[in-house]
Amino acid sequence: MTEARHRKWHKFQTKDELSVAMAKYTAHLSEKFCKEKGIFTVVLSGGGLIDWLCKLLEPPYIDSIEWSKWHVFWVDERVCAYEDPNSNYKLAMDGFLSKVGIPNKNIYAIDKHYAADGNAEHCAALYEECLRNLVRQDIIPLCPNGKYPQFDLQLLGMGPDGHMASLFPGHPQINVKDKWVTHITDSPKLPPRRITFTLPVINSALYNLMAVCDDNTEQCARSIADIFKHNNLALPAAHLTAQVETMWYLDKAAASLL
Ligand SMILES: O=C(O)[C@H](O)[C@@H](O)[C@H](O)[C@H](O)COP(=O)(O)O
Repeated sequence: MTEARHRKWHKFQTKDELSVAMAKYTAHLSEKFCKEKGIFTVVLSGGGLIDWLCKLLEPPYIDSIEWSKWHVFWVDERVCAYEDPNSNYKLAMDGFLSKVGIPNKNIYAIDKHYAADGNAEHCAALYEECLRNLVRQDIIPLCPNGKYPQFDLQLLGMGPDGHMASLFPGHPQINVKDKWVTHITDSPKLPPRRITFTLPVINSALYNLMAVCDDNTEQCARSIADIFKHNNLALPAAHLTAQVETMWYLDKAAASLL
């Protein structure tokens, strides 16, 4: 195992270029892991990510990726009905997953009923149970310290306040180590009820790719500068690392203060 503590980053002139690079990165790792172990575990987040992933729906990727070997998870999820426009599952299904040949049984959404009831605590506990079952079935390995599941690739986004997944600045979830999945009921980004992987799980992934586009405000650019120049650990995204590679893809605006 290589421990890559360093952040690597690339700046892209346009969101389109960032999307193309993200598709290449994902397709390359898909090929590598499908060849090496016959499956590829991919963890998605919400936000702009699904849009940026859409290059994978175009040639050459759409036909060359071994979609049937993908297993898909969410690093965080809003606790609401599947049909709710806030649902990360719905966002990914509508925009991406329904258009590729990933078997339904390999798409691991939060529990439908507790989600519709808004029961974040139960959703988190059941999602952790789901991951533990997949570890028992050898679909997800444990990382070498034996404590946390190890995913192949996580695709993450950062909010303007420096949050990643549903780990928000000034909230206690960032410190949780005794769980794989935890919950929040007062998220500053709406909707308020969410589940999220804990930081040690996020950092146990082999590859973490964080994509940040600063559409409307300079706040993301300021957070990026705070993380890259000052390693301000008050911002959850400053804690991001991975077992092999931690890659940040930034658009021109997000990288403007570096
Ligand atoms: O469910 C969520 O809200 C997300 O998973 C969240 O962590 C997101 O990734 C960031 O807020 C970035 O979102 P944008 O890409 O929309 O800026």
